[in-house]
Amino acid sequence: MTTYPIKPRIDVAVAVVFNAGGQVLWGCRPEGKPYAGYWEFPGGKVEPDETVWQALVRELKEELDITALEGGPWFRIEHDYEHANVRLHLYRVWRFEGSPKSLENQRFTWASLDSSDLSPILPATEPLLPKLAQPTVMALSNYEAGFEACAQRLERGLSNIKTPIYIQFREKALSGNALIQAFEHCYGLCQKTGQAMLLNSDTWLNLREHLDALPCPLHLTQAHLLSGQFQDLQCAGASVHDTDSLRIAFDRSLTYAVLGAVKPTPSHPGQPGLGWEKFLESAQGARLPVFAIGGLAAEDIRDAHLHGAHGIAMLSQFGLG
Ligand SMILES: Nc1nc2c([nH]c(=O)n2[C@@H]2O[C@H](COP(=O)(O)OP(=O)(O)OP(=O)(O)O)[C@@H](O)[C@H]2O)c(=O)[nH]1
Repeated sequence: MTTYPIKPRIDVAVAVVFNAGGQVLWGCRPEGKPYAGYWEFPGGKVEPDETVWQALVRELKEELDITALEGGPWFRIEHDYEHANVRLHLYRVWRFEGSPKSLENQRFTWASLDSSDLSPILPATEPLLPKLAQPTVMALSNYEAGFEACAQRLERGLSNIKTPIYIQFREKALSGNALIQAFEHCYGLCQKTGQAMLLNSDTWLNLREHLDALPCPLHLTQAHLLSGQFQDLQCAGASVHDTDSLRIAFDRSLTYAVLGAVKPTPSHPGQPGLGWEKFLESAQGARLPVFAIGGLAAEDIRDAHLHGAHGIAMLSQFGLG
C-alpha cells in the first residue's frame, strides 16, 4: 500500500451538471489517478490564482469539452483521504454549452443524482447523494390561519407539482381536536400524493399524546436542536438562525437545515431579513444543504440557487398562483 508522508490539503471544484431531464453528469476516474475506476462528479483542483467557479469552468472544458454558463454554490465538505485532505466545493451547473466528450480517456454518463446504478462512487461523494437528491421545495402547513384555506392551498399546490417536495406540518397555535383534524388532513394528503412529511418538533410536543408513535421524521426547532432534545427519534433537519446552529445541525448528522428569514415577512414584523448575500455567507460554511426561508415564493428559486441555497421553504406562498 502506498504511504503519503506529507498529506496535501486541496480545494476541489466539483460540478453537479444537470441536463434538461434532471439527470446529472458522472465521470469515471481514469487509470493513473488515486481511486481509478471510481465514479465522481466532474471537477478538479482549484489552482492558486482561480476562483472555484473558474476552476470548475476550466475542468469541464478540459475533461469534457463543455462550457458551463450558469450555476451556483451548493455547499462544502471536507474529507480525509490517504493521499490528501480534500475540501470539496460543490456547485450546481444548470446551463452549459456543448455535448460532453471524453477528452481524458475517461468514461462518463448521465444518470440520476442518487445514482444507485453506478458503483463504486468516491468515498467522499457517495454519502452526500441522499442529501443532494432530497426535495428542493419545502411547504409549511398553516392550518392555524384557517383549516379550509390551508387544506385547499396544499391540495392545489400538490396537484400542480410534479417533483418530490417536503411538507412540514407546523402548527404552533392549534391543540386538541383542531390539531388532530389538521394532522389527519395533512398526513392523508402526503400519503395520497407520496410526498414526504416532516413534523415540527414543537408541534410534536402537542400531538404526541394523541399518537402511538412518531409518524414521520422530525423537523427540529432551533431551541430543540441546541438543547440536544429528541436524540432518540428520527430527525431530518432543523431550523437555524446562525452559523453556530448550522455547525450543530451538521454534527447531529441532519440531512438539511432551514435558514432565514431571507426577506421581510409578516411572521417576523419589523425585521429586515438577512438578504441573499448574508445567506450565502452562512450557507457556504454549512457542510449540509440549506433551505432558504422567509418571504419566498416559487419565483425565488433561481436566486436561492445562485446564493448557496439547496432550495426554498414556503409558508403562505405555497399553492398560490
Ligand atoms: N472531481 C471530483 N473530485 C472528487 C469528488 N469526490 C472526491 O472525493 N474528490 C476528490 O477530490 C480530488 C480531486 O482531485 P483530482 O485528482 O481529480 O484533480 P485534478 O483533476 O485537478 O487532477 P490532477 O492531479 O490530474 O491535476 C481527488 O482527491 C478526489 O478523490 C468528486 O465527486 N468529484
